[in-house]
Order: sequence, then C-alpha cells, then structure tokens
Amino acid sequence: MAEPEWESLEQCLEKHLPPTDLREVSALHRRIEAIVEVAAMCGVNIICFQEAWTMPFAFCTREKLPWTEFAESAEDGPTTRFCQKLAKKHNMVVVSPILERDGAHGDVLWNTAVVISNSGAVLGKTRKNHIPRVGDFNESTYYMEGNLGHPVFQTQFGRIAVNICYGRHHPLNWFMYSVNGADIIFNPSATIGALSESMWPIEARNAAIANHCFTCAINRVGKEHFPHEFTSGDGKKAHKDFGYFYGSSYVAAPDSSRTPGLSRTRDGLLVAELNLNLCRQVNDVWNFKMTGRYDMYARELAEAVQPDYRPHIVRE
Ligand SMILES: NC(=O)NCCC(=O)O
Repeated sequence: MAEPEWESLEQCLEKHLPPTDLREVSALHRRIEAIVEVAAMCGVNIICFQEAWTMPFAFCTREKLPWTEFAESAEDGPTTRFCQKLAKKHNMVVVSPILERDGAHGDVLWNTAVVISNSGAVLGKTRKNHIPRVGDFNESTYYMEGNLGHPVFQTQFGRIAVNICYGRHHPLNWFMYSVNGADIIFNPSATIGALSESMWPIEARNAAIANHCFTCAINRVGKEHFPHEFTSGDGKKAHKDFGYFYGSSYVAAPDSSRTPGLSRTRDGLLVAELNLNLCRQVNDVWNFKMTGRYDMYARELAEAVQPDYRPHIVRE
C-alpha cells in the first residue's frame, strides 16, 4: 500500500474534523500517544485500543449530530494516519477501532477496526459483525452489521483478528476467525456493569479455550455524560449517562489460563507475553478442530435457517 503523506497531525485533523470534535480527538490522540510510548518501552509488538476509541460511546443517545461527525475514513482519516505514524515509529502493529465513514460507498457509517502493520502500512479493516439491540446500546441507529466477513491479518508477530464488542456473545463469530487461522483474537469493547459484568470474565476466556487461540478482552472505563436525556425503553426514568464502563481488560490463553484484569475504574495498559506455540500444542492435545464435526453442523444449520424448517423434536 502507498506510503501516507506525512502531514502534521494538527493539519490533518483540521482538514477533516469540525472544531469541537477536533479538540476531543486531538486530546485522545495525545493520551494514546503517551500510552503507546510506554508500550514501546515494554517491547510490545501488537497493541489494540478500545472500541470506537476516538469518541464518546454516544450511541445510547440515538442523536445523529454531533456524534456522526466523529466518523473517519478507515484508509486515510486523521486517526489512521496518526496510528500509521505510531506503528512505524515503534515497529508495532496497531489495531485501531473507530467509527468509520466509507466515503467510497455512499458515506455509510460502520463500526470498524483498522489494522496497521508495523511497517506503517494499512493492512486492512474489519467490521463489527453483530450489532446490539439491548438496553441503551442502540447502535443500529448508526450502522448495520459488518459486511467483511471474518478476515484474519497476517502480521510479522502472528495472525490476528478483531471480534468487536457484542460479537463476543456469538460463539460462531469467534469460531470463524479461528477457522481462518487467527492466533490472537482481539475483542475491543464498550460495555457497562449492570448489563454484562458477570459475563465478561467468562466469554473471551471460553472462546480462547474453544478455539485454541489467545483472546484479548478490552473494555473502556468510567462514566460518560451526554447533554440530553434519553430513555432505555424500559419505562424507567430518562437519564444522561450510560452507567459505568467497568474496564477489567484481560488476556486469555488456549490452555484456559488468563492474566489478571486491569482496573475497573482507571485507564490502563495491559502488557502480556503470548507464546503462540501454545495454540498448536493445546490443539494437538484437545483436537477441537478435528472432533468438531463441522460438516454435520454445516448441513444441519443450512437446513435450520430455511423458512420452512421444522425443528427436529421427537414426540411420543
Ligand atoms: N459496544 C457494544 O456492542 N456493547 C453491547 C453490550 C455488550 O455486548 O456487553
């Protein structure tokens, strides 16, 4: 892919973003720059940020403006250019989940993760496959289910994939990345305590076990307040915030071990050393891919999704 023109970040942001968003995005870029600096000191090879990391998780509001103004081109938006610089400077693969505006295809918005090689080139992008319709997560007001399938990116440091947030509740989503050869599946998320905290420690960990791969569950922290009230459609009082994003990011391994979680309340950088040989070693012991009977499920599922399918229930 072509080398980006290295204009300054400020120039680039000014050209692409309205003034209010510019301040916010610019501050987040600076914060991430400092965190990536520390990651580089720790020898990190691949880094992944939280879901929609350049913006408030404003999809609960169902208001289009100003939030849609945070959307950027995955290929050459200011955030991608910023991450390209980081990747090249630190020889680090960067996974950057953003709100994407696809200018080449009707200006449509997507929830996207851009994967940038340690060379600084944009390796590609992947989109959130499952869009929540639960509680305040009204994301289908903004974008629809991803249309790029389950790409796996071959990097110098291993084959990686990105299962964005709500996709972690869907075992087949993890599975397809694994079928395509992922050693590490990142799960950049934005989720809140009341809704999912009890599920959080289980889902990515179980996916690592079931798919003989590493998984990295990444959540945001803190509370975000919005100017206008919104309701959750549950008869309860209108409110101006989502509730607590509980952090607790962790990495899980195919042998069922996991790291401790990051803080529930503070920003953090979790550095983990992954021995990718473990994927094949565990695979050779447990053989889930060999014993999976995928042809049988493929046949049965192909039938089950037909509108005239009659569930196989045996009655007296
Ligand atoms: N960001 C997102 O998809 N959140 C949905 C809630 C959840 O999956 O816990």
